[in-house]
Amino acid sequence: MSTATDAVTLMKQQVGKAAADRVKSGSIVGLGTGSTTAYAIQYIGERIQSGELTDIKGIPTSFQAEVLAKKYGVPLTTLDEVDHIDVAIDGADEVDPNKNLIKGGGAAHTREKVVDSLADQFIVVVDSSKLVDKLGSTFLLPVEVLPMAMTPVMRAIAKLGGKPELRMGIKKAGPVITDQGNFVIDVKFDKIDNPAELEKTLNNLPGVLENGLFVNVTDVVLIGEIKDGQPVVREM
Ligand SMILES: O=C(CO)[C@H](O)[C@H](O)COP(=O)(O)O
Repeated sequence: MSTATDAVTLMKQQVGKAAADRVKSGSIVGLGTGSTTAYAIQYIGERIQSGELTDIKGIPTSFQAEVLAKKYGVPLTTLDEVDHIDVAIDGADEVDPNKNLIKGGGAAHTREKVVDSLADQFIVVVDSSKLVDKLGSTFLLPVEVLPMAMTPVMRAIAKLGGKPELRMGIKKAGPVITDQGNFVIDVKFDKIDNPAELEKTLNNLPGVLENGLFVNVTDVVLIGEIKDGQPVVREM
């Protein structure tokens, strides 16, 4: 293994594969967003193409997931067509010891929360760098907001003790636009003591669509690590 980047890629691949291996034929599968879940979607597609996995229907959490599912041959459906989701696989930006999460690094947390919360089993796939003692330690908390409500929402967040900043595009002038056509405000909180309460408080601000706190939603966390130079996966 030559660089740290290679190690992270290997961990993501291994953990994505481990999650894809848990999918059973006949399942309706929530397809998450991000670079780690991308490997899970790829491996689910490979298992379908090899004939090992049959009768799979995927529900994408973003335009990215939809594009990847089509690329790797994972058939898609919508929430209008199904009455349940068997399993959802998704990444995270932070995971605390209670399996609560910060998500939304890819600005997809609103649709991710809909799909991941509906799943009978929600599997989170991360590399070990995502584990924290307390949410808010390393990552800003994403809040999706209607563009016309941006300023009052930022003021209200500042009154709650957060430091809000509008997420700007990379290789795109101006703000990031979500798949729903909204903005994302990233908020620095000095450690989040009560994620359940903060999740509700933020979602109660008029103009907020959804925030990236996922509380009591996760069933299993698969963690990719490097041990003795080799990528391994452990379960939390
Ligand atoms: O929440 C997300 C997208 O909104 C992603 O799942 C999260 O950002 C993790 O992404 P990655 O696997 O690329 O680190």
